Amino acid sequence: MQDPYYETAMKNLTQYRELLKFPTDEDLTGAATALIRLQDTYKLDTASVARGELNGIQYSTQLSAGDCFELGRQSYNSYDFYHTELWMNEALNRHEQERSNVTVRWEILEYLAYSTFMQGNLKKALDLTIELLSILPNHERALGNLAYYEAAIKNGTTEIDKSEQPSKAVTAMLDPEERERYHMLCRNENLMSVQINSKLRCRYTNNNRNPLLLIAPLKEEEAYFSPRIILYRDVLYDNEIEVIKRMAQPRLKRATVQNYKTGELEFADYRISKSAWLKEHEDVVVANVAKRVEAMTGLTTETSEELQVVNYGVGGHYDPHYDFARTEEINAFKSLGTGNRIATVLFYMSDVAQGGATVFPWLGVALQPVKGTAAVWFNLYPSGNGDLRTRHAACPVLQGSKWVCNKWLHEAGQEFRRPCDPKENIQETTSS
Ligand SMILES: O=C(O)CCC(=O)C(=O)O
Ligand SMILES: [Fe+2]
Repeated sequence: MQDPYYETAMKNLTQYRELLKFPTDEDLTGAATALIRLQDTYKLDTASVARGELNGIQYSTQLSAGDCFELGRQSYNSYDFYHTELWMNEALNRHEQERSNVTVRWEILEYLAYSTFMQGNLKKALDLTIELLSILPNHERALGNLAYYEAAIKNGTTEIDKSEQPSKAVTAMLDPEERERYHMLCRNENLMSVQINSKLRCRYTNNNRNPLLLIAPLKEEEAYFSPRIILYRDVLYDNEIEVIKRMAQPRLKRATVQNYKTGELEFADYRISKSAWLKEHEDVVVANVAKRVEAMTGLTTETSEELQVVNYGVGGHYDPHYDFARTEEINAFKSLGTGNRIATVLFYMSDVAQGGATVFPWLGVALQPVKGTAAVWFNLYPSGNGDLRTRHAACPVLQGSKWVCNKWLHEAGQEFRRPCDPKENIQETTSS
């Protein structure tokens, strides 16, 4: 902390004590969870991450044996024995190479033996325990475990009773197929059929001679047909982005989600970002964004929500979700009195060095953030029912920072702009 390199950080801590606090336990747990999320999503190999290498790109920071141990310990505390084993193994490797150590070998061995056992590898758990006892011959728990493992091997019990394990972390609760598709798309692995992909087109359009677009037509690019997902290129200027970010920055707060059973707003592991809301009357830029949204969609923004600005740091993400409220949701958008979220307009306000795509797991669509581009789609069928195909997610940011802003348009006021059609009535069926 005395090093001149940390001068600014130290000033922040001492001058803004009310605003900035020292990291808490929750920050540590959150950082560990984020790293493991990145490791899983992008299939990062443990040794490479520890070396500071992300998907082939070498960064300047490395993890110490102590860091790896901490990641293992955090995984252990959330009953995630798979990652405990990976990180304790790495801690052990690094421990051997480091000259000074804050962790002790026997402690790593203890976690490693137990997590190996919990995953059903009794023989390896036994070997590790024997090694632990060669360092600390009187370690009571290890002695007990040794006897237990030996007996289990003798009886031929190789499978441990997994029913005793408490339920896994939140991400593991996602539907496994959806999770797999989501992660594949984040890794840029192609899931779209050639038949669809080869038919996607781009064009200039002035959306039926909209006066705003006569001189400067939109650059429209199809990303999917059914449901229709459109990208509009270069629809936010760099100077507008600067204004929006500058206005939002001091108001950014940790994003919340609405609990669909209670209707309460709360923090959730499945959405990690910071967000702020901007009103149109606050700045002409915000008002112009709304006008441009009207030009792009042909809908009114009279009934829309304010402009939401969102920033994702490294590891920030949003698991698969719908933007519309499902029929069983309590209180959803009730106070607004403008009906459900008929359409989403999502503006990218930054490129992202690695990660951070917006993906539609069931469509096989991945949208890479490009500064100045907007993505547009309808969340509801003309019948007013939610279109389940629009389920989408924001992939974790692997490197850099991601900025987006979005406008959520509501049903009220669109009656003549997008007339209802009760015949196009596809029922919602999910309850998750
Ligand atoms: O940030 C993204 O790419 C998507 C964000 C999103 O889906 C949302 O905020 O509802
Ligand atoms: Fe969304």
